[in-house]
Amino acid sequence: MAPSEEDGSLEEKENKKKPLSPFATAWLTFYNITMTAGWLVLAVAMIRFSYQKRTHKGLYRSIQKTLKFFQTFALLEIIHCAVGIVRTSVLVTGVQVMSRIFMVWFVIHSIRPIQNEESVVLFLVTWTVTEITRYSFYTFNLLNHLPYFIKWARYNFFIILYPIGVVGELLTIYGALPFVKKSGMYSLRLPNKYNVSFDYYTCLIIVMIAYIPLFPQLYFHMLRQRRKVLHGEVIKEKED
Ligand SMILES: CCCCCCCCCCCCC[C@@H](O)CC(=O)SCCNC(=O)CCNC(=O)[C@H](O)C(C)(C)COP(=O)(O)OP(=O)(O)OC[C@H]1O[C@@H](n2cnc3c(N)ncnc32)[C@H](O)[C@@H]1OP(=O)(O)O
Repeated sequence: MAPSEEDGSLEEKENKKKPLSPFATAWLTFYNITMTAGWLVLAVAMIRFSYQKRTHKGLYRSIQKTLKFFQTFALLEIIHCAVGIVRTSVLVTGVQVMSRIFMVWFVIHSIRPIQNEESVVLFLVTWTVTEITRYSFYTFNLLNHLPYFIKWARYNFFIILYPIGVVGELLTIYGALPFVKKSGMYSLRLPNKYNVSFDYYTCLIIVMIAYIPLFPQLYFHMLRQRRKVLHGEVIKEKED
């Protein structure tokens, strides 16, 4: 709904951002520094592994604990939005974070034969570059010392990295399908005492199809953020 005159113009609203409480600022600063450090550790580990082993095989296994820890920790971002300490849509953040949690725990962790696929490296590298940029952007922004190149990187890298990451994720799920079909993992066949059936193979296909409507929403959200932050356009986001 467009704001009425009483509500004030959008521009006024933008300028009147509610300041964060000292506790929220301290928590977010701690959270963002921790996440930047975590993804930097992952980046260094990946570079070291590639340099020493000269292959991508075994890369995932060597970094899996750190990856699982920091990607799972990102669940807090949904809570940050829900309690209102960050001004982002719960829905947009929820889709982004949950799709990553799904990839980490229900795809790469669970389906071992795909852990050495090249497509895994594709999304691991794009996630890592993105998250180092994103969390350092939030940190410097909170400290009111944001270097322009970090802001530029935050709102330009995604243009290329987002589609590449999605291709990596989709190729990995696609590569997992034959193993899931053969093993029947996480599936429940009738008859059973609960009288319900579940087919993980079909579930993975549905997840892949879900990228078609959901990914463009995230991508266009980022394009709007880019216009707002880099070009100063005032854009009204839909409410959740
Ligand atoms: C359970 C099964 C689910 C199955 C679903 C299947 C379909 C899924 C399709 C989804 C595909 C996702 C693929 C993806 O995983 C692939 C990749 O990531 S590849 C690598 C490239 N990726 C990216 O570039 C990711 C971009 N995404 C994001 O940045 C965020 O996740 C997103 C939520 C999409 C956008 O972020 P946000 O809305 O927060 O935008 P801003 O950064 O501009 O921030 C807005 C304002 O909030 C403040 N903010 C946000 N977080 C913080 C924080 N941690 N600390 C401090 N402040 C924060 C920020 O400063 C802004 O404030 P203001 O407007 O006041 O300046």
